[in-house]
Amino acid sequence: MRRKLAAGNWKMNGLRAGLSEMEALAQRHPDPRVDILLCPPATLIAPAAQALSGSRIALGGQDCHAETSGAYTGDLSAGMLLDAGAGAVILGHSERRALHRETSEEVRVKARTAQAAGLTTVICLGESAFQREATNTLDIIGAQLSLSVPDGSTGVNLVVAYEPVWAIGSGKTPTPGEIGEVHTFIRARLESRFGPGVGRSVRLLYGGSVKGDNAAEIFAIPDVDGALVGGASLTAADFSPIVEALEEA
Ligand SMILES: O=C(CO)COP(=O)(O)O
Repeated sequence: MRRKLAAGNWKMNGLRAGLSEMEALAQRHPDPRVDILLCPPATLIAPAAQALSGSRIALGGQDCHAETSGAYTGDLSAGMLLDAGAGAVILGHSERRALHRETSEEVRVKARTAQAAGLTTVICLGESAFQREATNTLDIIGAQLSLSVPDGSTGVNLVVAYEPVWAIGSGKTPTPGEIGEVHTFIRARLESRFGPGVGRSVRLLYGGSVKGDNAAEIFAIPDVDGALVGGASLTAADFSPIVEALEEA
């Protein structure tokens, strides 16, 4: 059985004052029936690890470098994230693919390094609005998946997040049928590449405008094991109902 996962991506939001939202979330969910992962800006990982010690909330980064150390001004290594208290890292988010021109090949090299360091990699895939209209979405997702996910991935070190670019921060979501089609496709591809055991153990998250009021419908879709949530993960009041919907799914 895959353990469900509610993950929050704070993106470039959050100062130390935001730690109180994390603490409030931990108080609301002292013994959650699902995994909870918060990925704040890197500056907050170490203080969050301290603030959340003893809680069941795990922490993650939002990116890391493909190399383990060296002359890469401004970058962070997987080992640094781990050292600060992270157990996971988001890689290949569409904002990094678009704004930092990250390719799937680069994502795969980063993921290999992060997995070797002991981090769980949350690898993001998703088609743009243009791609959905102009081409076959499954071809786009299939190519991103095979190029971004490294060999040696397992249900422990890999989580895949399907985030249609046009659904991020837009208030628009695909239909349950559209989400289900992509998740079922990703599951089948993982099973054929890694074998049914590993393929069935990897958790698949949906991301893009997940809120408290649409979470239950999304979590009822087969092969949706949780969500990667942006805006609605920033406060305990918004994120907690999503965690509860997942616990009840
Ligand atoms: O990009 C996302 C999570 O990584 C989704 O963001 P929103 O939930 O704000 O649409």
